[in-house]
Amino acid sequence: MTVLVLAGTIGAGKSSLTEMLAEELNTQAFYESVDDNKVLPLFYENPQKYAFLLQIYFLNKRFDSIKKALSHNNNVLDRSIYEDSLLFHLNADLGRADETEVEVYDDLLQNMLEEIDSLSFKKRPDLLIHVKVSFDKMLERIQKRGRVYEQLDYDPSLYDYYKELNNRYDKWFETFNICPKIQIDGDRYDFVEDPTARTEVLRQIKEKLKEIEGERA
Ligand SMILES: Nc1ncnc2c1ncn2[C@@H]1O[C@H](COP(=O)(O)OP(=O)(O)OP(=O)(O)O)[C@@H](O)[C@H]1O
Repeated sequence: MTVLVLAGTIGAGKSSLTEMLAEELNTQAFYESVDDNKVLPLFYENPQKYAFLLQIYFLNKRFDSIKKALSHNNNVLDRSIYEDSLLFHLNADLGRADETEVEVYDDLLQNMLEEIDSLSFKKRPDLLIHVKVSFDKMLERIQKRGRVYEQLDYDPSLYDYYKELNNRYDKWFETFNICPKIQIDGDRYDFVEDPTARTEVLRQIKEKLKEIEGERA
């Protein structure tokens, strides 16, 4: 019985790896549908106005999914509550949220994390999997996937946003200490296109899970 959570920048391949892991480990995939997200296109159109609303939207969804995931105890999440704060703080640093909004958000998140920690079932995921990709790879994937509002020709200032977002992930991963973690090299292993890479990535994750199990025993 395992709960895995994926992490990583936009276009890193989290959703694809979620699907692969669910199939490989015979567990359930929990996706956050981007197409049903009404706030996301508004945010890309006017980040200044919608950054806070978008975070509240995500926070609410992630809280719901992590609670369901931990009580269900056999699943993979394509992104989790542990990661959104990185994106919000970046947006705040870019002037898209003010100090009070940041304070309210941080407090609410803290409150939710404490709530999760006091659950009667599993309190934390078994493993966080960070798919790390270079900035160039990130841009390539965003372009290839082609969501209109994520494209640089839709808004050229996204270049700096994406660059800074990708930069901040290393430090975020280093300091993440909620549960065991592993980093996957998404540049080296193109697990979507290359079956050999896929096998290798799944092997690395299964090995890590075994190691964690061994430490617990
Ligand atoms: N907390 C957040 N703040 C701002 N934007 C966010 C946040 N979380 C997700 N997004 C946006 O939602 C969209 C979907 O993000 P996400 O990275 O979860 O999926 P994805 O891009 O399909 O990733 P992958 O290709 O790795 O599956 C992206 O445009 C991303 O910028």
